[in-house]
Amino acid sequence: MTTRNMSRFWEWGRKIICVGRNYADHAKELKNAIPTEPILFLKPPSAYVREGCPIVVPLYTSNLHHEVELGVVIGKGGTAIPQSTAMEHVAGYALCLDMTARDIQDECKSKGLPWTLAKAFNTSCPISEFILKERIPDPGNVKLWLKVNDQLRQSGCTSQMIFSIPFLISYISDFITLEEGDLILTGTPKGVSSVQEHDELQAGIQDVVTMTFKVDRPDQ
Ligand SMILES: O=C([O-])CC(=O)C(=O)O
Ligand SMILES: [Mg+2]
Repeated sequence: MTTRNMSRFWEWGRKIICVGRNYADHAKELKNAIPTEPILFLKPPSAYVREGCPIVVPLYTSNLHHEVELGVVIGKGGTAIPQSTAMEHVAGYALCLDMTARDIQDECKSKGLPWTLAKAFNTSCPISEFILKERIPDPGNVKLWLKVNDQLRQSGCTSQMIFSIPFLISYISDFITLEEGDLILTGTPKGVSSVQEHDELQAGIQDVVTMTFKVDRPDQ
């Protein structure tokens, strides 16, 4: 039983757990190997940004990328959750962007350093409204898309995920206890590209939700 109102889960201060390289076509476009186990990293709740507020480009990057992803909102926590009951822990979904400072990530990768400043900065996690679980009956088969200034850049289907949602919930919860209000970003399909100040990003999950964000740059 969910005891809190999930519709503003981003205000609870819970974890954002991100899965990397969960689509083979995206792993290939960045010349990365296809993973045999999920690759995980975290964003803090301060990364959340909602429609109406801009995505702010960090001053230290000159190559900010968009990554459109299906977010899974946890409604019931747990540790070592079996795959067979994993979906009982899902309250719903959110459309998410995993904004990435690609130049910083490349530098961290080459030096063997963590991706924190490439992935976890303020406004690195734009999200849609909360989507009730019943509105996406088959989360393993929904289409995601993203346009920059009206030009289609990403178009993929969650059926292309290497690791399924039940597998990810089970895998993550073996190492990191899942709590009500946590969000799992399930990885991005191919088509990631650079965005600039004043760009408009529009993204959607087939007929379920759309969202729009502006890109801004702080004064230097
Ligand atoms: O930065 C990356 O390429 C890894 C990642 O987040 C994704 O695949 O969604
Ligand atoms: Mg990502």
